Amino acid sequence: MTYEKELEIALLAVQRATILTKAVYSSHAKGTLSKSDTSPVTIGDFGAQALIISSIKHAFPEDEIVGEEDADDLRKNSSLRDQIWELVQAAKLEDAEAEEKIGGPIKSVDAMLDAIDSGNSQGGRIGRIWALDPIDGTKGFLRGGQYAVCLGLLVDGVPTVGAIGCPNLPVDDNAPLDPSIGADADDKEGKGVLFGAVKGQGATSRPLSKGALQEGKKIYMKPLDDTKQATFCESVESGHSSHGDNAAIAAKLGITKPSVRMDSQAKYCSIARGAGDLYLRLPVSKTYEEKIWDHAAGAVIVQEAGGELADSEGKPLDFGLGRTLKGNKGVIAAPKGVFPEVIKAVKEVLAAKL
Ligand SMILES: Nc1ncnc2c1ncn2[C@@H]1O[C@H](COP(=O)(O)O)[C@@H](O)[C@H]1OP(=O)(O)O
Ligand SMILES: [Mg+2]
Repeated sequence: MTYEKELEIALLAVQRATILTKAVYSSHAKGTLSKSDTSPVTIGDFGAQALIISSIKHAFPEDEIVGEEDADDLRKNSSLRDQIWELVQAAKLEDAEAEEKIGGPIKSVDAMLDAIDSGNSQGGRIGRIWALDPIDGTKGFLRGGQYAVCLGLLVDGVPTVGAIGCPNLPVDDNAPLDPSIGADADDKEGKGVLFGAVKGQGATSRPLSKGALQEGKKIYMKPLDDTKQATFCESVESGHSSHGDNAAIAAKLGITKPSVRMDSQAKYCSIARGAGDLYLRLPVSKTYEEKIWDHAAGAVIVQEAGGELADSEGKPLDFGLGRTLKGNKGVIAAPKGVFPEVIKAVKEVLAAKL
C-alpha cells in the first residue's frame, strides 16, 4: 500500500501530541499551569508542534512542513520555554515500539526549538509538504469542548494523507452530534478519536486510547438522498463563518434541523463518519485567506469517506498556492450525491446578496 508509512507516522505523531494537549488542558482546568501568565493555547501549540515536527523529521527528513508557529518568542522567554520543555518531555507513547517509530523523545531544548522552526515551509505546488495545526479550535480547547490536532500531507499540492486527533469527540461513530460532549475533562472512557485517511484508500477512525497502531474502522458519510433531512455543522465563532448565510443556504435546501456548532476540524471528522451531513463555512471577511493547515487533513478524510469539497463559488480547493487557500473563499463539504444541489443553493444565496 502506498503512503502506509506516512499514515502510520502521522497517526502516531498526532497521538503523541494529543497527550501533550490533554496534559496542558488538565493543568489549565486545575489551575496548576501558570508559572507564567501565558495562555494554555500558546503552550499547547508550541509543544504539540515540536513533537509532531520532530516525528516527521525523524521519519521523512527531506519533507517540508508548514506549521503555524516559529520559536522566536520561546527563544526570548526562558520561563515559557522551560515550561513547554517539561511538557514535551512528559508526552510519551506508552508503547515503546510506537515511540521509537517517531524517533523517541526530543533530545534537547535546542532540538525542540529547531523542530518548531522547521515548520517554515512556504507551501507550494511541488513536492511533499506537511500542513500542521497543532491545536485547531483554540476556543473549543479553552472551553473543554471540541478541538483537534491536525496533520495533512500534500503531494504536489494535493491532500494525500490526513490524520486528526479529536480528544473530545465520542468514540462511538454513531453517537449523535452533541457539541457539549467533551465538556467533562475527566471522562476518559467514552471519548477521544483518531481519524486517518489516504487518498484512494478510504478513511478510518480508532479510539485514541487504543492508539495509532490499532487498525482503524472504515468510516463513511451518511447516504443522503434528500437534503431536507440533513444536519449541518458550522463554526461556533460567527467571525469564522457566516451563520446568517449558512442559515439561508440551509433554508433553501429545506433543512429544518438546527445547525450543530462545533470548533475545529472535528466538523470534517463528524460529517465523515455520518454524525452530521454538511459542513458550511461561508466567509465573513472578504479578505481572510483560509490557511492550508485548517483544511488539508479534513479534506482527505471527508473525500475518502465519500464527500466532496469546494469553496463558496463551487471552485475546487487549491492547496498548491502557498500557506493559504488564497484562490478560494470559504469551504463547503457534502456527500457526493447531493453536492451539486448544495453548491447550487450556496451560489443562489450569495447571488441574492449582490
Ligand atoms: N476571519 C476568519 N475566517 C475564517 N476562519 C478564520 C478567521 N479568522 C481565524 N480563522 C480560523 O478559523 C479556524 C477555526 O475555525 P472554527 O471556528 O471553524 O473552528 C482557526 O484556525 C482560525 O485561525 P487562527 O487560529 O489563525 O485564528
Ligand atoms: Mg486552526
